[in-house]
Amino acid sequence: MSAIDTLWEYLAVAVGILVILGGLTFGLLRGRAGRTKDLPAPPSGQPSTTSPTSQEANDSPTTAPSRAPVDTLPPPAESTEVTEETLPPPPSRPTVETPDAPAGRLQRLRARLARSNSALGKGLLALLSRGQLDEEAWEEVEDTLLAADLGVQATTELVDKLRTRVKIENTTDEASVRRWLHEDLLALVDPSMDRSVANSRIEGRPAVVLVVGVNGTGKTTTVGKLARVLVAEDKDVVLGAADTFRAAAADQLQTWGERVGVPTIRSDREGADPAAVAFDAVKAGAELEADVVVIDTAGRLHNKVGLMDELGKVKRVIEKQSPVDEVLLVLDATTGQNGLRQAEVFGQVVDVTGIVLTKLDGTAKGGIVVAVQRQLGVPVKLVGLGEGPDDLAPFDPEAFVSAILD
Ligand SMILES: Nc1nc2c(ncn2[C@@H]2O[C@H](COP(=O)(O)OP(=O)(O)OP(=O)(O)O)[C@@H](O)[C@H]2O)c(=O)[nH]1
Repeated sequence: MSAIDTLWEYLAVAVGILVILGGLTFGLLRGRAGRTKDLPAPPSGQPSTTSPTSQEANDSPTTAPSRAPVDTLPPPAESTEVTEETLPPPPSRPTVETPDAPAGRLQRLRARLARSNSALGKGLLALLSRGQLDEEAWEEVEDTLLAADLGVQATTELVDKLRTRVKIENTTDEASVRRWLHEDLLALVDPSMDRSVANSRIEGRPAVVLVVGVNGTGKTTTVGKLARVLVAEDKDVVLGAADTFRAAAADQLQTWGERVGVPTIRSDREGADPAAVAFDAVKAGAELEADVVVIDTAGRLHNKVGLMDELGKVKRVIEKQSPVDEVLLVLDATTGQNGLRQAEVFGQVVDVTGIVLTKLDGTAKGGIVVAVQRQLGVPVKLVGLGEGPDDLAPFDPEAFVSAILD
């Protein structure tokens, strides 16, 4: 064999070896690429706790994967650079509510009044317009009025008037009876009484309103709702939480105030001197140049001498720096005659100037309006007709009588 033949033989062997090596390398690379698809890399920033072994590749259910499946993996973390878009939204400021306008509220809420009192109006109309009115029929009319808490005196007056009219006019026609009843009830409710609530500065100082009553009548709720009425009238209001007896009362009042952007002066100490809190509230009202300071007091039984003395003291302490312009007595309309006794005693201690009748939505005893005004000689100024924030209405005699009868 020549030297050239030997060279060719070497060359052929070398080419063969190269072809085999190339094939092996290609196969290895393919295998690696396939596995990479099956087992994704961990998301950036998350350290891998296990290496990608054949066990992971098997995806065996007995060996729970330490990484999430591909579909649920979070997208890779993006740039941490802070831009305006990535900034969290600013903390939301508490929104201040806009209460309903107080004018005409009773008209709007008349359905609530009518629902519970229409038995009175409809019952009376049915009785009076049924034709011949004998003694028995008049007695029924009387019973209906007494059941509505109108009181004996007002009932007798009303029945006497109606009997005279029926006799003179010689008719029981429904439209006429309705008209007479409307006129006579309205006269009893007395539209001539001043029902305005002190709500404006007087001689360069805020008006001061003190709210009193027995437990659970709705004082704190009324103060909160009254704040809304005043805010709707564009008044600057300061609330005083002088109910230091019931732990939650100050919180409750503060929440009412915050909803309409009104500050509440309170003590964080349970059982603090209510007179001191009331004094501080009036002082703050003067400093803030508020239009009106409304002070909530603790519920107290009218027959507990010590508690009534305390109320007298609250008023006297306030009066060391400002007159009290309005004392509102809150009465629960559902308590009937007992409410009248309360009114009498409170009137003796703190000179009540106005009545707030709450829970009139839940009773057919609307006659209490007349009875309490007569007993105390002070007007019903506000009525509560529900638990909603704007369910406190300035009392309007005409709307009240219409709601009962129409
Ligand atoms: N249906 C109805 N519920 C009312 C009305 N006014 C107040 N309430 C409810 O009466 C309950 C007592 O109200 P509060 O304001 O806590 O009574 P309070 O007189 O301050 O209570 P004390 O501080 O314990 O004397 C609450 O559940 C009120 O929502 C109203 O006009 N109608």
